[in-house]
Amino acid sequence: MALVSIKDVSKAFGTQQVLVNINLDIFKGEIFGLLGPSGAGKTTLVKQLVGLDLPTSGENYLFQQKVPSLKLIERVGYMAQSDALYGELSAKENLEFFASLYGLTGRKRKERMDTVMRVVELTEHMNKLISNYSGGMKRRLSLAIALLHEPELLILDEPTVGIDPVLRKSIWDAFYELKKEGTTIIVTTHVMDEAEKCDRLGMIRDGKLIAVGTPEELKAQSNSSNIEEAFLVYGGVKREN
Ligand SMILES: Nc1ncnc2c1ncn2[C@@H]1O[C@H](COP(=O)(O)OP(=O)(O)OP(=O)(O)O)[C@@H](O)[C@H]1O
Repeated sequence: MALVSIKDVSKAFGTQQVLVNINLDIFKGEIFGLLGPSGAGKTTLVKQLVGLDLPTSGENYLFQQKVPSLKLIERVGYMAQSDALYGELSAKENLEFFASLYGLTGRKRKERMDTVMRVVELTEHMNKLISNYSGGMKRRLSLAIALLHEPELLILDEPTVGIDPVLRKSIWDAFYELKKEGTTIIVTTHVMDEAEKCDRLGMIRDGKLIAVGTPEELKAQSNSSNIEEAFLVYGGVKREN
């Protein structure tokens, strides 16, 4: 049974149609990538999944429950595209704040804070003020916060933007570890090599889901040697040779 089910979802902002009849199922333990260029509608779609926005028509379901639902909040971790951190507080204080929202206290809170900071390699910067963090460090802290309450479903909007390749690899290693433990992960990306790391991909262009499959399937079916080429084929752009 699908853990995430997007049923005939469309979204318009005024006269602009941003999502067009999206149908998509995502299953437990998958790392699912939503791939598409800037403005394709990826953020609009994931915001709906976490209940921050509503479709104009159609429905979204998480764990077989219709979104939005307060009951779902604890089961989902969300990392937005722009970091929602308190600049005048330290990383530790930010973590404590978000931990308290999820009812984490005492030893468990300390243990989770230490674990997530290790995952994003920020342990040494625990007491630094966020206003002194770099852009990449803020991204990593946002990811740490999304992981704090050990959600079953992680929804990450461009999680590795501004993060260097070495750390990006270690973050992807962490995703694979979480997957092993049964966590389902949705990541949006416009980076092709990152798309290759996903179990399955949904390609989005102009608000339409133009293809869904494993990276291997998408390449084979479009007779392409890489995901970028496959994206162009599914998007209707003809190859030159
Ligand atoms: N609240 C809003 N009001 C009006 N238009 C919006 C709103 N939110 C998004 N849009 C428009 O919807 C379209 C899709 O935006 P969205 O942020 O979903 O794209 P994206 O694929 O996530 O791109 P990016 O990677 O650049 O964030 C864009 O044209 C954007 O301007």
